[in-house]
Amino acid sequence: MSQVLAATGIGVRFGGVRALDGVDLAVHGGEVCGLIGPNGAGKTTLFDVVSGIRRPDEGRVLLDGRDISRRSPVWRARHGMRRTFQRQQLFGQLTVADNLLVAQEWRGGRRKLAGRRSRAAAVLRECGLDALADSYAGVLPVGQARMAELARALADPPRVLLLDEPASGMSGEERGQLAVVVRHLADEEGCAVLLVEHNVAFVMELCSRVVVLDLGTVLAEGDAADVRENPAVRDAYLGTAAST
Ligand SMILES: Nc1ncnc2c1ncn2[C@@H]1O[C@H](COP(=O)(O)OP(=O)(O)OP(=O)(O)O)[C@@H](O)[C@H]1O
Repeated sequence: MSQVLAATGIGVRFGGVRALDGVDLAVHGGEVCGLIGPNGAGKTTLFDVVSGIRRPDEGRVLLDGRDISRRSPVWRARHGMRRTFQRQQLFGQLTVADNLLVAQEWRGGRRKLAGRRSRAAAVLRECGLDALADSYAGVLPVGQARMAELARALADPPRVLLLDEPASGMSGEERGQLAVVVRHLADEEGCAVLLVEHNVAFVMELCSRVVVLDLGTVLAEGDAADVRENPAVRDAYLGTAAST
């Protein structure tokens, strides 16, 4: 597996708060990497840096070994980086299918519209949303809305996928489907997936590697079993979160 995404020496300050301090992170193609840690650990800030929404005070972001630190979020998206947000960001007044078409719109060309429609239909099927293609996204219950956001992120095939609490508000069945879609994306399409999630059991089940952030630094990193047994991780986080 080759390294697709890397962040090195990332530092972000908000006034006197050091939200991230010397954070290194790498995600390989075909890997689902979990990013966990207590509230305020810096997970969303790291997503903001990687996706280009926030310029770090220190450090670099690399895509396929190329420094993209000064590239815009749009440039990163057009080079295969996709992101979902903790707070849902669907276009509520569009149908679910149109949300997926919007994500492919930049490729342009009316003659290619049929191809974009059929890609959207295939992704909706894979995500179990085909029956909802013509529903307005704004009326979906939270679990289906989260799945629709994932579908939109996949509408134009990603090389790097950043998922911010994708399972939050999902039923057990929806979480199962989410896991199948994400695993398939990594295993079959070689996508590098980085996933922030407070549901630790879900992370441990799905992720081949887990990185633990605490107070803006990497506290631990390893496979699920190593991380679960790490005393520092248990003290800082798992003691309170393991049952969620
Ligand atoms: N825009 C901001 N202005 C000031 N401080 C901020 C800002 N965004 C984040 N912070 C601070 O930076 C630190 C990291 O926050 P961040 O949201 O990245 O953590 P998180 O791990 O994603 O937390 P959560 O699990 O609650 O989403 C926190 O101390 C937070 O209060």
